[in-house]
Amino acid sequence: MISLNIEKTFGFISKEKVFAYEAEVKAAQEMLEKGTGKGNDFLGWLHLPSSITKEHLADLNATAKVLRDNCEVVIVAGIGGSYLGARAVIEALSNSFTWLQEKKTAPVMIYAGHNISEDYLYELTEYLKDKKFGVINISKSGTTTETALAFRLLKKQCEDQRGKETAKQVIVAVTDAKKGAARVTADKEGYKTFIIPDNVGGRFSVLTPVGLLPIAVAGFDIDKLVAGAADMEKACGADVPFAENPAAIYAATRNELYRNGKKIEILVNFCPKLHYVSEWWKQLYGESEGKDNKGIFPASVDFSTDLHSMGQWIQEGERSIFETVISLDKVDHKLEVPSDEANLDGLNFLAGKRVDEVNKMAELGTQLAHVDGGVPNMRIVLPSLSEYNIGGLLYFFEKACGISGYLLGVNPFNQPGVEAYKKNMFALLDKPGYEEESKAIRAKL
Ligand SMILES: O=P(O)(O)OC[C@H]1O[C@H](O)[C@H](O)[C@@H](O)[C@@H]1O
Repeated sequence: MISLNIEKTFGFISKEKVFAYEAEVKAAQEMLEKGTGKGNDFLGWLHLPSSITKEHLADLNATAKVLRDNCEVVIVAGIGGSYLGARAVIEALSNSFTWLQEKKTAPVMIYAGHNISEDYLYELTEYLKDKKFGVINISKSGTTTETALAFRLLKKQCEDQRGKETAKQVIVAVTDAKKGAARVTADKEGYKTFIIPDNVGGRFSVLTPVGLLPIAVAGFDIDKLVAGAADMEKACGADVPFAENPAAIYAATRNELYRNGKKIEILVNFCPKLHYVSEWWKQLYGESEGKDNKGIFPASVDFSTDLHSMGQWIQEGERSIFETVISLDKVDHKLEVPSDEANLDGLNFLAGKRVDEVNKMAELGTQLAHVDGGVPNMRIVLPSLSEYNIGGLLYFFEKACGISGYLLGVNPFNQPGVEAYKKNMFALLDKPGYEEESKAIRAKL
């Protein structure tokens, strides 16, 4: 299970101040438990892990098997919360070169519906031309343009290549129980469907079929993922004392840093497999807290890669940042630095050492340098990249986000600001029903 260390924030904020949040956090926890806070119709994620049944997991695993048995490639079509959670978990658990491996143990997972790039979609459809592929069409609203557009292309191609009957077996929809175009199409075509509960918002939906189905298709153990999340649900429960509750401490610390002028939180990893965990985290915190002209700006870097680009800014730029490092304790493989007689690169001092030891010293050195440079540092230790630990990490961030949003005083469960660009795009594209907006926007150009 993950653990959290906030010691390296104490040169910047005081421990007493962080612990003084206890009552505020308790109130926030209560608002979540009793459903008395803002956005209380979106609290379905709160006790989701412990309420997932064996039958539900078996149903997901059975559908995943159909896709695994019948597809070389599976396209996950979705955007935002209907995409990032699955990708975060799959990339964290997969071999870094999985799609290049000759002997495949699972379909190649590809993502679409998260951009509107013509070249991306053209190149995808080209690649798929000689592939037996299936599609998981994921959209809570069922009307998101990016996803609907990609799905329209993929559905047609799948039917043309594999025939309508087979397409019906290998296209699965994850969407609303009743509403939306994705639901209507799935019902009409007879696709297998999974429901996204009304009371679980997109960015909190990774432990619904939105995340669980693609993760199972990719060959990972969703039972263990859910078990890790369920144990974390207990560890972060409202009944757990403040000092022992990682979600409470994380929420309090980041709010105290924010109140002390640290407006940007950078999520850091030293393992490229965690890149999409950061992308998922950015949506979770960005959409939950960035409103009412408030909110920590969630940013992310992959180290040591970005130490050679963003490292300068972090070390010596404006002191408005803090870092939260996801520190991976145990790696999966062993690789030692070889010794070299000529030693032309001068690296023989590392000979015989594990690569991970070098990485760990880069991590420790970076922490000390950044703290010295005025960057408060929190550290989340992830014991290893397993389904169980990742499940726990995801739930930890969700729970802390709910608490943190209430500490900030916003509704953490809506995202009204996302509509502005959509409205303009529809007006510019002359979508029926947007006639007035079209006229108004043209007058601005
Ligand atoms: O699942 P969907 O309804 O397609 O929504 C996908 C995503 O797009 C929206 O615009 C929201 O900003 C996100 O919170 C959501 O996760």
